[in-house]
Amino acid sequence: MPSTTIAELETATAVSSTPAERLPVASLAQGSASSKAHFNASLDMALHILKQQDLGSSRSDSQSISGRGDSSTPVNWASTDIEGSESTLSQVDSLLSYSATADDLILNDSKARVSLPSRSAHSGLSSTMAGKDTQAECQVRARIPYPGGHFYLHLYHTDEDEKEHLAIVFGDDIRSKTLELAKPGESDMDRKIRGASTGALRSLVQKDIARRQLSNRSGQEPAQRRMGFEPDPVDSFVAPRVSLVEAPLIRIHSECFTGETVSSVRCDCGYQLAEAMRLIQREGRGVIVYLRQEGRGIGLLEKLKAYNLQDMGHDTVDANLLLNHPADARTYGSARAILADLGVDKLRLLTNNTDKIRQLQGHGSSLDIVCHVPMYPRWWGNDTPALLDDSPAAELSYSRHLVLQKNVMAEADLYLKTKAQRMGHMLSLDPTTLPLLRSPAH
Ligand SMILES: Nc1nc2c(ncn2[C@@H]2O[C@H](COP(=O)(O)OP(=O)(O)OP(=O)(O)O)[C@@H](O)[C@H]2O)c(=O)[nH]1
Repeated sequence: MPSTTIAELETATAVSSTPAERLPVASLAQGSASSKAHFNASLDMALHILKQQDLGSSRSDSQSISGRGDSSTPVNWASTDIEGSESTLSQVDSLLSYSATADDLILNDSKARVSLPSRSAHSGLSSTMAGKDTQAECQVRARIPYPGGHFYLHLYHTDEDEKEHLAIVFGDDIRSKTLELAKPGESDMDRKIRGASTGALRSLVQKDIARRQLSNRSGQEPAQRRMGFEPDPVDSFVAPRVSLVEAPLIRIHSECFTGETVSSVRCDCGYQLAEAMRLIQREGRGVIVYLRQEGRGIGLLEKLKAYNLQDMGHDTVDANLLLNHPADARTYGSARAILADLGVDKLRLLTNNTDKIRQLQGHGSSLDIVCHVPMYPRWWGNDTPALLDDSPAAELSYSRHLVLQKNVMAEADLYLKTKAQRMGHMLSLDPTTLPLLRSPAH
């Protein structure tokens, strides 16, 4: 299969002109270098969305925005006006609302102003918003040995649907509230079987207290005064559940049988899952919420039909629409409920998807997404050459998805192009640029 460069894939996006009422959403003055870089990247992303995806009109003095993502480059801010459709508004707004807040993005005396329309026509992007609080209950937790360590697989039922959603949890201190709740009449063995704590710590404490009481009564010094206990090796869940002080790395991932199980390179899903596991394992803690939303929520049957339409020349969005499905039918209520159950309320989100960020933050969500961490297709760059060539490191890689090469990813590049151009994904199609947003240090 011939290789296709990202530059070859790039095409101009049609821009229609729709007059729109403008609303100022941000007014910023000059501050720290990292704030500038962060805001710079966010604003650039907003402009990128307008340029790549929006069907509304856009006018901005984007040329005055220099030094994208580079904290050492002076930034000359000028008034920046953006116009766009309603869907762009919400995407840009969600980008700016979590990264361009007045507190951390005060930019000198020269102002940067972003203006957005209050109403306009919708673009083709459609996704539903979870309108109620979803409840999630963890049914079982099991340790899964994994190259380089282990993670804990949590299986959830939620009241959003009948699916078995999963959480892949790295880090022993991320604990499920609902898993630990006592069920009426259950024995220690029942609890062990579903992976809940059996109270090994509690029984050790009780034994120690009893021992001390006994020795006090007999006038002797307690044989043992220790307050801490070694965990029972059979019950590895004795560590107290702690609230997470630092924002862990989190991925909300949607099931893709083709990409993950049978290694299709028609999409980047297999790579994204493997890469998320690699990044989170490297940090030592974090969660992948694995939602059973196959085919962006339309299911495998419909996705395979969409594949046939794609082979007739339609892109992923049009194929869905031709089948009378929205471009994206996913909701994220279950993801929010699962994260709440795991005690994760502050996080860094691994994604390029602005709609996902918007939905996770919407409807009075208490989730604090402190930043997003881009998922950059490895085969687009040279950051980790050892995993991209035929070196022994590549052969030894524990996931075949981590060694994907340019020459096999041409179809996935087409898929990524559609995500960037039609679905507001934050991916630069220019092979010479880096990911548009960088994660600030934490
Ligand atoms: N309908 C449809 N779904 C697809 C197709 N290819 C992959 N998918 C599904 O798309 C979902 C993944 O969504 P993506 O849009 O790739 O990525 P994302 O999770 O929205 O965004 P990121 O967080 O940036 O990865 C999985 O459920 C896949 O099964 C396709 O051609 N058609």
